[in-house]
Amino acid sequence: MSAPAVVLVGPPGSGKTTVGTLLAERLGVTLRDTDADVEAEAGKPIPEIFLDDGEPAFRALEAAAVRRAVAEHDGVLSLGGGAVHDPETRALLAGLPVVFLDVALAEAVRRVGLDVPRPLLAINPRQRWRALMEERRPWYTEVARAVVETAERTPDEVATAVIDALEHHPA
Ligand SMILES: Nc1ncnc2c1ncn2[C@@H]1O[C@H](COP(=O)(O)OP(=O)(O)OP(=O)(O)O)[C@@H](O)[C@H]1O
Ligand SMILES: O=C(O)C1=C[C@@H](O)[C@@H](O)[C@H](O)C1
Ligand SMILES: [Mg+2]
Repeated sequence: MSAPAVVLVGPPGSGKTTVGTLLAERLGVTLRDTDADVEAEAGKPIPEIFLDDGEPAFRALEAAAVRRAVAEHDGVLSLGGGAVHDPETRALLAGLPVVFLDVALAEAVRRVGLDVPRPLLAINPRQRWRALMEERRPWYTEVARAVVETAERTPDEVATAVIDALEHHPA
């Protein structure tokens, strides 16, 4: 059975997709992003899934996408920011090379303000992001083998730090 080489978790704006792309290039593997899998499965972008079907429907698609990706993918796997809400997903991640990309509030809000629409941050992004992080930090920490701080690093430097962190925290 295959298993992902690296699994990236962290809040919106922590750089999972950006760093995942760089890591996959460096390791000579492919990147799989569960957000993209969910969009492919639903046949529409994430903001439309939230709008048409609601967050619980999105979370159910996401949990199924994570299960499939963990079973099938042996490259870099980037999870949607809220995937750790699901207890079964957290249990599934135990023992995998999971890295939590951490980022401070001000930097995350600066980054996501420049980027694709994120339905959970559409209104009052600072307050929403802070509340998300308060709830999720224990889950990100619980599932992670290593934590990498990203606020003061370029995406390339984060990719190097992820590889170093996993070398220092082998299974
Ligand atoms: N280390 C970094 N330094 C500066 N900008 C960064 C860094 N990492 C990512 N970014 C920028 O921040 C934005 C968000 O990054 P990205 O989409 O990779 O985050 P994400 O964790 O995948 O978010 P989401 O959970 O919403 O999918 C992008 O514009 C990206 O270029
Ligand atoms: O933090 C979250 O809950 C989300 C993050 C994104 O990756 C997407 O999965 C979606 O926008 C929800
Ligand atoms: Mg992403």
